Amino acid sequence: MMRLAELLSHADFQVTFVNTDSNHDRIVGNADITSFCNRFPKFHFSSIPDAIPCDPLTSGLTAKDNFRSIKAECKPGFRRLLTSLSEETGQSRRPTCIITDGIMSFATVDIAEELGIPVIAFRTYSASCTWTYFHLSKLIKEGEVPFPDNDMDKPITSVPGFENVRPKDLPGICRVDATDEYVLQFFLGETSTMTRASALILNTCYEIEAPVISRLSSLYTKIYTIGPLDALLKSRIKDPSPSVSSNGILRKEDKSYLTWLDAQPPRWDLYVSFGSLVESGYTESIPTELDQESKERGLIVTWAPQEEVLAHPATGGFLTHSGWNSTLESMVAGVPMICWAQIADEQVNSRCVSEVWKNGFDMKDTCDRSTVEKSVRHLMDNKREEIRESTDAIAKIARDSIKQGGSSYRNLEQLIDDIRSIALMTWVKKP
Ligand SMILES: O=c1ccn([C@@H]2O[C@H](COP(=O)(O)OP(=O)(O)O[C@H]3O[C@H](CO)[C@@H](O)[C@H](O)[C@H]3O)[C@@H](O)[C@H]2O)c(=O)[nH]1
Repeated sequence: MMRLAELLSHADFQVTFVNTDSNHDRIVGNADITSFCNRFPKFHFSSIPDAIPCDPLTSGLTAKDNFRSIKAECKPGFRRLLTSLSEETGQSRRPTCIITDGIMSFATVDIAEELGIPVIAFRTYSASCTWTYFHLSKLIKEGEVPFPDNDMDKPITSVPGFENVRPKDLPGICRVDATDEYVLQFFLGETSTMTRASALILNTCYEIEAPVISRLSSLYTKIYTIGPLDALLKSRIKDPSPSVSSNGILRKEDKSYLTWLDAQPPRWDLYVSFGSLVESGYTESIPTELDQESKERGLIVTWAPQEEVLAHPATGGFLTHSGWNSTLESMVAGVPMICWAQIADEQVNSRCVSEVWKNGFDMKDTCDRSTVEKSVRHLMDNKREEIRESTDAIAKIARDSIKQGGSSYRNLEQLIDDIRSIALMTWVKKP
């Protein structure tokens, strides 16, 4: 969302980036925010209450508690914010258009309709995963979800476009042991509310997910596929200032990883990361033996400059949780993956990596010590060449899509033009 906001700000729109209080507090706690705001004077950060503690992972609250809080707090907060923006003295900042995170539609779509402001949904998952969410209600009705542990491999036949999907490849909330009725209903509700938006933005590139994007076109008259967003952002904003990277302002990167990589042979390093949600207390939990034994052969950092690490010639593979941003970044860098999916969309992404794009291996549910070892040996050694061609082909498609004339490049231009037209229409309508 930050990357999209930066791109729109770069296109000369005034952007108000609305976060929930808990996320906002984390961002403004970072010193780099000032240089970012100086660089983009038309970019404003704002926030609405969510009643969630700043570090939800250590608060002891369950996912259900947090979902209940945001459901209760965010909608009235968003209404107050929009009203205050519209009523500001001097130059009104009433928005021309709202771009909402797909899973925050409950707080935004009603208010947008109430105030007559066009709304576009941005789902930060892959198109493939977005498609699965649209069919969960049907799968529940037909008794296929939630599915018990012993029935995870039978193919799903009732949904078109699911040819490669088994129950165990569906989002984590579909599992009997993980299902929380409240959370499941929350996602079903959000997926349905999202269809009231006038258009859909996806952080993917058309050529990589074309069949499923065509299917999604039955739900939206306009779909803007503008990914991989980070690569697109970097190609459009040439200034190498660190604030160009949203990751750079959200966390402090430890660049020592790059110096360490410089001293390693080509394609030797296996980069391991499980995304942005799993870092707390990591130093205490590393066994001393592991720390000592791996000193000469590995490096552990709190927050790596991931895209630079993936682009480094010494990086030969990525053991990932299959978060969608990590998957896209690995695709662009042409680095093959071992997928150790944990939650949400990651089960779907990892299946696509192994079966559709063929740029990695999916460990799906059997991530014991010997499976991890076997997969690492496959990726770094025995089977590397088997997936080299497809990994390179996907990388080329992703890189081409963000070049001038490429599909994501053109779709972003179209999105910018369409928002400008809305602005113009709003301006013409004013008395
Ligand atoms: O040391 C690190 C670790 C991560 N990253 C960056 O952090 C981001 C991680 O994003 P992602 O791979 O999408 O994982 P999560 O942060 O876990 O993302 C959440 O949001 C994603 C998009 O909605 C979902 O796909 C995931 O399942 C969900 O966990 C990427 O841009 C990485 O480059 C770093 O820069 N340095």
